[in-house]
Amino acid sequence: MLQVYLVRHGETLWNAERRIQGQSDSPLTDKGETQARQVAERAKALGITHIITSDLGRTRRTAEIIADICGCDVTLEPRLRELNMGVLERRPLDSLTEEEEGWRRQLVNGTADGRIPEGESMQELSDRMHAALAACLELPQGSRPLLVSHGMALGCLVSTILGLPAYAERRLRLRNCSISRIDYQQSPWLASGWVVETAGDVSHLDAPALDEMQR
Ligand SMILES: O=C(O)[C@@H](CO)OP(=O)(O)O
Repeated sequence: MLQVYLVRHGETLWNAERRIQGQSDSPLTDKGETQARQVAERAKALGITHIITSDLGRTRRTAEIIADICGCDVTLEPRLRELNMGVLERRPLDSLTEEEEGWRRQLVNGTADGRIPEGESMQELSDRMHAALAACLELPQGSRPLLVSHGMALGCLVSTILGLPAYAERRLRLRNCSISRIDYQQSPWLASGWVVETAGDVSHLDAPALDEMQR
């Protein structure tokens, strides 16, 4: 059985300011750096062997902190990037017009093919996240990889493994530096292939974020 751990990056400046990031980027806050160190201690205790990260700055920084504490190398994987949120990237959440909020809401409530203008659909996000996950099956026997990615990207992955539509990710709360675990296994009791063991665990953090943009 292959165990794969999923970690959302630490809190960023724009998470704290309620600004939309997508594939745009902002640095980790001091709190985000602390969260990364705390999840790194947990990762070390779990015996993580490989750290594979989205190539955006906030995930790379989180992955570097985890790698330092675990003593692993970091591999960059662009397919683990956050959903491309097109023309709404960099915008404060509270500044959106009714029409713009409608574009965002169609992802929240909505359809697999809906997209923010110049952005990506949830189906496209799901396809590339599953491709990145499938690559973990090529790692040597006994590997225990940890993927560092983003709220919507990881939520979409977990939702679709559960057989839910990609946009069901909005029913999952994946806070900054939460850990989820999925396993690739064959069992007489469960579906063969990927199953979800845990989602959104923050028991290693001393101060989980509560703001809405922290999910
Ligand atoms: O892009 C963003 O603003 C948020 C959306 O949930 O994602 P993350 O902070 O996880 O990168």
